[in-house]
Amino acid sequence: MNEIDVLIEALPYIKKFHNKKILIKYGGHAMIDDEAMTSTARDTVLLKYVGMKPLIVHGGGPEISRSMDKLGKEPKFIQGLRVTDEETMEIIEMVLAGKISTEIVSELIKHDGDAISLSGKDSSLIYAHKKGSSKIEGIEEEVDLGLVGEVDQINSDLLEMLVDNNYIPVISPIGIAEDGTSLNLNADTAAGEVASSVGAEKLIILTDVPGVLRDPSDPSTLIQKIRISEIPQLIEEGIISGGMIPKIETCVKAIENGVKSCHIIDGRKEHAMLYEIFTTNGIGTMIFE
Ligand SMILES: Nc1ncnc2c1ncn2[C@@H]1O[C@H](COP(=O)(O)OP(=O)(O)O)[C@@H](O)[C@H]1O
Ligand SMILES: CC(=O)N[C@@H](CCC(=O)OP(=O)(O)O)C(=O)O
Repeated sequence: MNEIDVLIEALPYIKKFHNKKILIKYGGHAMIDDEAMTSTARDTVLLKYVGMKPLIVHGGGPEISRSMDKLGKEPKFIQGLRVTDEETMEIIEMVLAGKISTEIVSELIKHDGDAISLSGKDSSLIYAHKKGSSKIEGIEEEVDLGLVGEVDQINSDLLEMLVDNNYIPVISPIGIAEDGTSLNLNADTAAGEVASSVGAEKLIILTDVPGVLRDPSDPSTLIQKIRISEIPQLIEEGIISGGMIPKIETCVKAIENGVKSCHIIDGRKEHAMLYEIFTTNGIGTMIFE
């Protein structure tokens, strides 16, 4: 295909998504190096300049764990959520809001994308409450994860104001409790909640696998399209498991709340987001109603 054919193939998608909000979740495992970060940031700016309204929620799990290691604290996860004491929460705020978010903003600005970083605490963007203790299989007493939060409400007016004024919001998954305490949020969950609250057309989750695979050890078994009605069976059969479950659950909830489609794609692959949005077959897994 020559350069002009590429543009022509993209035209229906450029028209369809004109002025639509696209929520992109930058996953910690997808941002493996500076090159991946630069490339993803440039592609995000491209979306903006062809008429879409991108918003970003970022993760950073691996970097939080590295910082904890350096400070002699052992990272611990229960059912995919980090056990978060006060000291860990301080590290999380430093890494997510202090470092990763500002790095993403720098990359976006380098490509002339007017970006602004916000944690869920800024202007009470993400109200949350502390997750209650819960029963975990194989453990006798109920487990308290500490300062881990569940989202109650998103201040979508602030985000609307920013995107209407051509900013790209870059949001760290930190919630604020009613008493002002910071709470650690799972970044996929936060991304889904933000996508629903702003009425995003799409939620794109960048991760480190090609998408949902029939056999997670074989990249050639990619499932390109999944209806949400097919998901319970895929989970029951054990095809979707582990870290993919919270992503899929986030997608189902977002779609039930009005997001038109969710996409799980490999953020390490150059221009994955552009292939997914602008080509007929896409590159990862699309989840839809
Ligand atoms: N059917 C599946 N297809 C792809 N990955 C799967 C599947 N089932 C489980 N997984 C696991 O989910 C992981 C992705 O989740 P996770 O590691 O939490 O990503 P991230 O750090 O980007 O949030 C994959 O690395 C893989 O091990
Ligand atoms: C509660 C909880 O587990 N929060 C996550 C927040 C970061 C995150 O989710 O980052 P990824 O998307 O890169 O995994 C954590 O502490 O690791």
